[in-house]
Amino acid sequence: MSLLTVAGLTVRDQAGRALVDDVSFAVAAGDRAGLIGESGSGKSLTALAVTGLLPPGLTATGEVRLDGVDMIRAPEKHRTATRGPVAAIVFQEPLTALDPLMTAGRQIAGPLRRLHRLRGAGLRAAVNDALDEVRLTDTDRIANSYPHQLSGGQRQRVAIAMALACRPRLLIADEPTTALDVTVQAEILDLLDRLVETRGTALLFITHDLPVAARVTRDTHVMRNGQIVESGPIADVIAHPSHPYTKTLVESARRFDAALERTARD
Ligand SMILES: Nc1ncnc2c1ncn2[C@@H]1O[C@H](COP(=O)(O)OP(=O)(O)OP(=O)(O)O)[C@@H](O)[C@H]1O
Repeated sequence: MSLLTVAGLTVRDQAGRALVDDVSFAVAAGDRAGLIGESGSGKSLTALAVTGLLPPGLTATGEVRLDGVDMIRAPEKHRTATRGPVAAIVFQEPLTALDPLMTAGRQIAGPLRRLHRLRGAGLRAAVNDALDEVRLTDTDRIANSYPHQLSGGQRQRVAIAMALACRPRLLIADEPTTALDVTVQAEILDLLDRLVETRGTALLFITHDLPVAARVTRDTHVMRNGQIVESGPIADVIAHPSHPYTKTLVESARRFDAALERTARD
């Protein structure tokens, strides 16, 4: 059984409009899958439905099984008990996940206290380890800083440290580098890549950017207007895109590459 199975997932708004429409995919333990699509294609709502965190007013039907638990129909208590230890989310804007009134150290300590029941010196050591792992070396200063005192890249590293501190089996990364400048983007992608690889954490990576998906995922699902229009190993999808939308994604990535090469030659 896969760690995550999504079958016929449909998310509707109050008017009954399908925002996510009959979506099916699976992520096995240690696997890396991507959801690629333009803005508004339903990627984020799919991620929220997977973790049972849809905003009020939206309803999900179909099947979402996370570590065997029915994330649509199980009581909230069961869904919460599954979400914490099994799946964690990193969002595009780290400030979404971080509390502006709490230091970075206290925020990372939160899930470690709740889920691993750590206290005192053990908790402090675990927070330092978590910061070290995301390559935030000035750990004391960072731990005592409020989110607004950190750079965008540092904030995203803190959000990743918080998400990974309790060793979830699945990390959902929703456009985790889109809000960062290009050099920081590359560092954060490398960091995510290394962390999920060394720990065997499964990854569901959400992006509108095909080259970024190619860098960190193995299987990909292309979304358009709430539906998955094409799925397969990312290398195959890039080499032989079958849906017209995927073809435009691949062509625009190639045009961008060619333009870069021309500029480098000139
Ligand atoms: N709370 C909500 N209530 C009603 N409609 C919503 C809500 N959240 C999202 N939508 C709509 O659902 C559709 C899918 O949104 P979603 O956020 O999943 O897209 P996305 O692919 O993640 O795009 P982006 O990359 O811009 O976040 C969009 O048309 C959006 O306007």
